[in-house]
Parts: sequence; structure tokens; C-alpha cells
Amino acid sequence: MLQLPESFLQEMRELLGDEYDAWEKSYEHNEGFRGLRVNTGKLRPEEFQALSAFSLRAVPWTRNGFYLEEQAQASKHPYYAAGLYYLQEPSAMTPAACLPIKEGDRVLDLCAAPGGKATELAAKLRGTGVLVANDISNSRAKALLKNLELFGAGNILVTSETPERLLNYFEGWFDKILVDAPCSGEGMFRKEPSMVKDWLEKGPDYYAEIQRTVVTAAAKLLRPGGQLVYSTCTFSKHENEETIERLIKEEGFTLLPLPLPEEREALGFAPGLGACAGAARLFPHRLDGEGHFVALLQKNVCSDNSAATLPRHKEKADSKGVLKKLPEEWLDFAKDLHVKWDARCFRLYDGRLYVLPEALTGKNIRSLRFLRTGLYLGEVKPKRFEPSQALAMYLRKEEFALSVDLKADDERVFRYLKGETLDLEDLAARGAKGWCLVCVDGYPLGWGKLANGTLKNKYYPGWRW
Ligand SMILES: C[S@@+](CC[C@H](N)C(=O)[O-])C[C@H]1O[C@@H](n2cnc3c(N)ncnc32)[C@H](O)[C@@H]1O
Repeated sequence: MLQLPESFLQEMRELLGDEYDAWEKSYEHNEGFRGLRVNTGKLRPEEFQALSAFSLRAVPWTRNGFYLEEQAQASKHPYYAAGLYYLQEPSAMTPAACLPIKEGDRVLDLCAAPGGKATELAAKLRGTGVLVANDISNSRAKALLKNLELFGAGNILVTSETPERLLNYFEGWFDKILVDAPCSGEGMFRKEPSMVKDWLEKGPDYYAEIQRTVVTAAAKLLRPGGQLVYSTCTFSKHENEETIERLIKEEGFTLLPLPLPEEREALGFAPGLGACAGAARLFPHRLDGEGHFVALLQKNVCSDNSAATLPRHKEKADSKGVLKKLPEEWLDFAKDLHVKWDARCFRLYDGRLYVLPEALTGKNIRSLRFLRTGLYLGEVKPKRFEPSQALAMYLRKEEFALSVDLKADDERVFRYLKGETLDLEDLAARGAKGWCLVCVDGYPLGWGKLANGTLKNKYYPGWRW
């Protein structure tokens, strides 16, 4: 068995009692489980199963999660490049599955990088409302942005801020919040043994302090009546139940039952401790997944409408980038595009054209540290428009006039993803020319420019294989 600190093992003995031996034995299964979560913003799980050759077994507590049964190179498959799935450890699929998102919601993922949960929240929003995805680490937020754009999410604001700074812009604004908190990672020791070192250096007390600050800010960012999922990948009561007990007592929250399948106990979910029985603890000896904690809470509605529950100030919408008239270069390109956006949502910043989620058009967010505001459409150049990789991922094949569709086993798919020029004479209609959406089995991968049966490669250089 993996060498684990004695003080940690002692805590697990106290926590698990009779179940301790079974838990310890589960560490003989050293690698844990590999999972894949289908992007339901692009296709239904059944459609993915019919399309893919992976051998998949359903993760029973999610609607779109699967165990990957063989050592498939799933991150080097063209469907991955088409944003059809995210590779995720099965227990980690639970928090986003438990946040009851409705279309049109304003959603915040406060500790979002690299996007394992944010990508699912975006899929659940189905292009409506807005997803603000934040991570304090700028380098990790870059990976978050890439994953959201790979998934085709356009209704996004990706920020790299402290939760306290977000309060200046979004107090009481969100309908739903996910706090997938930084934690001591006890539940991941089996899969990532390197985390033991961090535990020895910092441990649960260090993280409990951070969690306290993060959830206190999250509580204020949520509107009264709004819902919040708090999750960690640790077993520590100090980081789990004690954090949410504080939310309940000091911030006026109520613990709600988790929207998990009725047979949750049979599936292996353990209740939270003490008064937090409505929360769920996931243990590797009880189910096929790593250790996690998940709780769903609702912010109480105060009858007196006290100042504490209302936004602090009225703001003036930012007029920078607002357009009286859309650029001709864009209008010319958009003739081939079968999607319409509200003219009020377009913004042009330094020659780059965006569509903001409508909910953000009335806000002043320019001084936030952000990586992306809305859907980045592309660059307005002298006399032409260069569409972005994000736009290609956002579109469906039928939403652009010219496309070529390659089969996943066509070697040209790999050559396209490597940035090579392709000969497509057998696939392109005679005389077809101009911007072209390159697809794999009907799902866009990126752009190319077609002329005389040859495709000039416009796949985003930073994403090339
Ligand atoms: C458990 S990870 C998040 C994983 C992510 N939700 C996912 O599913 O891919 C916790 C994240 O919190 C970020 N973080 C740490 N302190 C933070 C803070 N004070 N505010 C916001 N994010 C923070 C870390 O950079 C880290 O990316």
C-alpha cells in the first residue's frame, strides 16, 4: 500500500470505525478509475456511445459520465479535439451534477480551473444565461479558458480574481454558485500520491482557513434564495462539515437534499457527519471513484430585505467597445453564418470582436482581471474578418455555409490537427472556396480556407497536436 502519514491514518480510523480495513484495502487498487464525461451541449450521451469506439460503462450517479474501461488514448482522439467530452475522475463528476441549473441562470464557478466542473455547468446552461468561471491562478485560468472554448461555450466570462474583488462587481448577483474549494486533497492520495507531500507541509488547517474566506465571499455573491454547491476532494471534517456549518450559522444558509438518484446509499454514497447528513461523502471502498465531499445549500431569503442581502451599489454600464454599426468585414463574413445575435451584445476591443452574454451588457467589468468576455468571434483586419477558434467550436456544422466532414479514422484529421495543408478534392464541392468549417463526423474542429480542393490550415496554432 501507498505510504500514508500515520496522523492521517489515525484520523481515518476514527472517522471510519468498522469500515477502516475495507477503506485501507481499496488502496491496493492503486490507479483509481478513469472517466469521461460527455459534452451534452454538443450531443446526447447515447449519441456519443453510438459514435465512439471506446468501451464505456455508465457512472450511475450522473446522466453523462462513463468509466473508460481500456487504456484508450482518449486525450489524443479527434473527438476530444471536437470538444465531445472531458476526461474526469468519476467522483469529481458529482458536484456539477448536483447544482440544479436552469436555463437562463447566472452561474458562478468560483474556483474553476482547469474547468472539470465549469465545462459541465456550461453544458447544462445550453448557451443561455451566463457562466462566470474564476480562478485565482492566472496560469490555471488559461487552461480553464481553453477547456471552456473547446466545449463550445460562448456565454462566459473567465476571470482570475480573488473572491473578495468579485464582490465589488457581483454582490448578490448569482442564482447558482459552485465552490469546488482548494483542499488538502486527502481523497486523491490513491490517484495522485504526490499530494501527500503537500498535505504534510500544509494540511487541513491551512486549507480550512482559505475555505472559510472563499465561502464567506461566495455567500455574499449569491442572491437570496440562490443555491450553492460546496465540494472538496478531502475527508477532513474540519474542511467539510465545519465549513458548511459556518455557512448555515453565520451566513443564513439551509442545507438541501442532494439531487442524487434515490438509491444513493446503494450506490455507495455516505451521509455527511452530524447535522450535515444531507451532504454526501464519497469513499473509494464504497464506490468506484476517489474520495469527495459534496453539499447543496440555499441562501435564506430575509423577510426584512436587509442591506446585507442586496447589492451594494448601482452601476453604470461600460460603453467601451459598444458599436453603433457592425464592421463591414464582419457583416461580409456573417453572410455565411446561420446564427443571429442581439446587436446590443456585440463589442469591439482593439480590433477583436465579441458577443457578450446579455446579462453582462449592463455591467461595468473592464477593471476586472479577465481572460475572456463572452464569445470571441474573431479579428477585424483591413478588408477581411478572421474567425476565431472559439467561434468554430461554438458552431454546429449546419450553422456555417461551407464545411468539410472527415471521418475519425481519416488520416487527414490528424494532419489537420497538426496544422498541415490538406488535399480535399474528394470531399469539397467543385468550385467551393473561402472559409470552411472542418469537421470530424459532423462536429467542428476548426477553420480552414478552401481553394481548388486544397485546404489552407487555419487550426489555432496554440492548440495544434
Ligand atoms: C479543487 S481545484 C478546482 C478544480 C476545478 N473546479 C475543476 O473541476 O477542474 C481548486 C482551485 O481553487 C483555486 N484557488 C485557490 N485559492 C483560491 C481562491 N482564494 N479563490 C479562487 N480560487 C482559488 C486553485 O487555483 C485551484 O485551481
